[in-house]
Amino acid sequence: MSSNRKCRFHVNVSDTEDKLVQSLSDVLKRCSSQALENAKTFRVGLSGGSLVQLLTSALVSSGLDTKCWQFFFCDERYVAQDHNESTYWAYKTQMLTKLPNILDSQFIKADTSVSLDKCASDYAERIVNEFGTSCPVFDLLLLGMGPDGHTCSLFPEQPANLAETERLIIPIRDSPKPPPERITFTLPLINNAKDVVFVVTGASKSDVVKRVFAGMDKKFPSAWVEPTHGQLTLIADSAAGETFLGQTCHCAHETN
Ligand SMILES: O=C1O[C@H](COP(=O)(O)O)[C@@H](O)[C@H](O)[C@H]1O
Repeated sequence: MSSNRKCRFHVNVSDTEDKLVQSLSDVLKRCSSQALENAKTFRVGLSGGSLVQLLTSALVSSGLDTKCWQFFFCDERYVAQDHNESTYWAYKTQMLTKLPNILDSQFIKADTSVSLDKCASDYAERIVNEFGTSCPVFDLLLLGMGPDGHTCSLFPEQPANLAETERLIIPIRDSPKPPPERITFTLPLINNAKDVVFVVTGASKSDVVKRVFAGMDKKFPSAWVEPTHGQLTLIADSAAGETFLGQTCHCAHETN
């Protein structure tokens, strides 16, 4: 399968949830130890949705020491922090309850009590302050993908958001998937990361997995994710990743 992809690309398709969770644990182990060799903090960007439970399982089963980890949100819904649509709340109620060693203060949360625009600009400022640079480089971003090819809160119906070159975080209005108001990482921030890992499961996503990761069809926001100096990984179950079955480590790295 040829590709014009500019970054290193790995695919890992698992036929059981246990194996998928193991692949995710392996990535967490590799990225955290690389980061902590040179820095005091391992900085991870989280997505919501199905990732919450899979990441929780990976952390529980791996027993990794997370005390030097810091968690950010690649996108967040503009709702109260204890709303059941809040991604932070999903982690608080589903992950922190199973991993009591992770402190709430390790989560860098968006302030959704201010206006949507301010929420986005404040979160960007918070990230810049935490990293101490206006060009933050995340150690790892864990991304999901919807059956429509959206990732973070970058949706195919809103292509103008893919053209953002300045802001790290933008507000989203009229999101096609509820809730309608959100904030999201933009492509410059995403593609500046060292490792970007998509975790995608379920047969409803098999077609879009093929179109995004094999076809690199730019109609889908996920196909714009290509870390400039980093590595892209797809971790999928066999239902979502059927197009890559039998290629447990498909690496495509072509410079053009
Ligand atoms: O709305 C969202 O959806 C995507 C995909 O979620 P999934 O449940 O299909 O895995 C998620 O990555 C994103 O963070 C979330 O806001």
